[in-house]
Amino acid sequence: MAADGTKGGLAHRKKTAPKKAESKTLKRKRGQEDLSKLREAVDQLDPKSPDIKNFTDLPLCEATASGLRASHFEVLTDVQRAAIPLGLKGNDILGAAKTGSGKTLAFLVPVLEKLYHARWTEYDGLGALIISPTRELAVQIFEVLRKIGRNHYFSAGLVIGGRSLKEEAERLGRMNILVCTPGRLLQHLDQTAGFDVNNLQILVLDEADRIMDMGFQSAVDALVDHLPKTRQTLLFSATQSKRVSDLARLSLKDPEYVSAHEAAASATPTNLQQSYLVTPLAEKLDTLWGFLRTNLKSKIIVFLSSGKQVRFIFESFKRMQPGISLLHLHGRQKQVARMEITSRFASAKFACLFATDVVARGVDFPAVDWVVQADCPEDADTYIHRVGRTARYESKGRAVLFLDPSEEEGFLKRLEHKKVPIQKVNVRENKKKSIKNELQSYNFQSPDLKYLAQKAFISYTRSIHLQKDKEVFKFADLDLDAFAESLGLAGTPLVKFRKGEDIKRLKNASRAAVSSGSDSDSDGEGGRRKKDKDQVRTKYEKMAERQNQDVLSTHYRKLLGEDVADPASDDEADFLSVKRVLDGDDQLDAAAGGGDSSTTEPRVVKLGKSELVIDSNRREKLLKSKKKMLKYMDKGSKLVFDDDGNAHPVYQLQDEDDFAQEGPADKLRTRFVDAETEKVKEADVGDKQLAKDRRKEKRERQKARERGEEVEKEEGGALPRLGEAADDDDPLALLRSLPVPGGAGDDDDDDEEEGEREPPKKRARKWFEDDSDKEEQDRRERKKKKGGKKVIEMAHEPDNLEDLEALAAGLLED
Ligand SMILES: Nc1ncnc2c1ncn2[C@@H]1O[C@H](COP(=O)(O)OP(=O)(O)OP(=O)(O)O)[C@@H](O)[C@H]1O
Repeated sequence: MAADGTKGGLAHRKKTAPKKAESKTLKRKRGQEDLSKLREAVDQLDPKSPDIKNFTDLPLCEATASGLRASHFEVLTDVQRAAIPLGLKGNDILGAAKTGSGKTLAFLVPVLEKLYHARWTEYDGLGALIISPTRELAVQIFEVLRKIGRNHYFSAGLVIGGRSLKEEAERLGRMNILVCTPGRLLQHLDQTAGFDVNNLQILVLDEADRIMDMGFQSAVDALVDHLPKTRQTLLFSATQSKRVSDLARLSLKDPEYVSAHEAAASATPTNLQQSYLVTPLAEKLDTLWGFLRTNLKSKIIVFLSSGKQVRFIFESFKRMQPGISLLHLHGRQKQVARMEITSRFASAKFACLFATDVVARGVDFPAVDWVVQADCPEDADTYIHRVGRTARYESKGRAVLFLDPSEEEGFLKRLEHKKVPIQKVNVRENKKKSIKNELQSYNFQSPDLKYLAQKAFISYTRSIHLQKDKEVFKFADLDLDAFAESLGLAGTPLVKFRKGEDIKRLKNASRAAVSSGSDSDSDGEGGRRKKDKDQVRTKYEKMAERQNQDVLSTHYRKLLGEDVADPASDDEADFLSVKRVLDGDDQLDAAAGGGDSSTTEPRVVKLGKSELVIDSNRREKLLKSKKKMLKYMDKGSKLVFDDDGNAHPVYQLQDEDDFAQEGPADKLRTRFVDAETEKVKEADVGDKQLAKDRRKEKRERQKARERGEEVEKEEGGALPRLGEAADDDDPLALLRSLPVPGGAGDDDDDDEEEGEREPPKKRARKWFEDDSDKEEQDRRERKKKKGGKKVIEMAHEPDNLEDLEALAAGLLED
């Protein structure tokens, strides 16, 4: 088979030498005879015959039969036994069978046979279309097709996005069989010239109920409009319904309902052991951590309700090093990363994969030991698909569901209704361990993680609030404060909800945004890719481009004011406005990228007792400036501490009863005034003595100085010259010794009281002029014009290095 148009039968055919033309004609003739016999055998086939047990019991062409043999498929599973004969006979099929029961072959064999019977060639264009709801599943179907179709000459392609639309478009025209996701296919049908589906022979919808639900409703309707009415249609799922409206939409003709396990006691595989435990929301992470620590030698898938939950739990558990390798998968990762993680988990012996429902359906990871549903699924069908990732085909597996006490009764009812056998288990007391403190400290150290924790909180609470099944999901019963604490958050983020939306629509909206986002990325036409290579980009722009590598990239882009296509948080933007209250450090985190500072949503930042509404870019910038923020912060109040270390305001009212016991207020006042008067008198005596001592000291200093000047004159001493140190020990000695014209003499006794101060010999002048001191400035200007020397004025002798240097500089200029 030519896979993806790159290799296969077509090339092989061209190699046929002309000299073998005769034998080729003979071969063709024989081929025609074989085909006629085969068609006859199919016509005569009784689809309900109990003799059909193996693939060899079916009228299949040699290419298909040998492909199946080479892939080691021999015995038919129940659904294959029921569906393949009907498919070979050209019936439309509505197929339902348990997870892991082999539905893929149940539709792929009829697809190959249909085209073989129609003698399909490359010139006939697209003959079969297989649609899957997720990329992972599409890749898997494509791989099985390649395996069993290896001896056919058909070309087959995979169209799932994540690759250039143009590149895909070039190959589409040559494809006979396409495996695709609905969104990408529709894009090609609308945009790719020459992509012709008029000849389509057979259409397959795997996980049909998912494709037909409202998420893909418009895509499927648009798709069906493009397809020819005369075609065979096969619908398969583990949770198939006979909804007439769906059948009408797909124009199924007298469909055969194949339900391999309708009479079975349970809707899930018999080799699957299912249990549930009740763990309050606030203890869920503790329980999950305990579970991982006790199952290190296992291959585990942990299902969570959103990509944000997945990212936070993966990142935080990774830091805590549980002793098992951790992986994570969600719809917002790039296609290459998704494929790599899928194949790493598939080949791992022991590993834990945290995932959203992107791998809940159809994905065939080998040898999974445990499926843990840490977040309750939205309905029983999703439960069935999730647990179906283990106990596939004939292998064994175990599944455990975590339920909040408020979810227990409601969800058990749903499972019972769907025939799901499940038993209650309890967590052993000695295995319980709280990880709250560790998470808190990791959040404290890493703004990235804290940001993820906040997002996880918001997305989880939002999803519960929006769930349709209110009998199961009781938002009001959840202890959100304790939940926030369990994520290591210091405060509970506020989440504002808008009415009238449901969770499915939200999820699908995000999915659509993701697929279109990645498409444009890979096309090289995405906004960021279009940027000129030579254009200089800022650090923030580069950070923003590191999407999926850095948990804050989307956030940085929001800071840059770009229109961020972040479907998950965009759900928030589209349907909810998130009103977060930050405290203290949080505002700085927000400024540094630790908070959610989307400018599209007004939010409130708490500053002590007051609040600041952030509703514009200008306000957003304000957050980044610590200085500007001071204006909005509380000024703080002065406290005094008593002997026991308790804080009290400086002015605090006395206890009223104690006050009354002390006597009448008038007497108390008189007593207080007398006591204070006494204190003032005592202080006055002390102050007077102190002033007297100072005056005495000053007089002595003055006398000593006068004696010194006389000695100097007598000795004919001069002031030291510039460059000569006046005193080696005093670095300021030179500057101190400089003559100060108009200097203010000895007036350094600041402590002296005004009344006792000797009158200055000259009016003290300012060292630095005030701008307003115009008069003074004018006077100096006039003096300068007259050729007078520059005057350095000072109020008192300079006493610090800066003053002295300035003074020296002024003198040297002259
Ligand atoms: N006839 C067969 N003999 C042996 N193995 C088989 C046969 N048919 C299918 N299998 C194996 O069973 C596993 C499950 O098959 P498949 O993925 O088709 O299940 P499914 O019914 O589509 O499951 P889901 O509902 O989860 O999509 C695969 O690993 C496949 O290789």
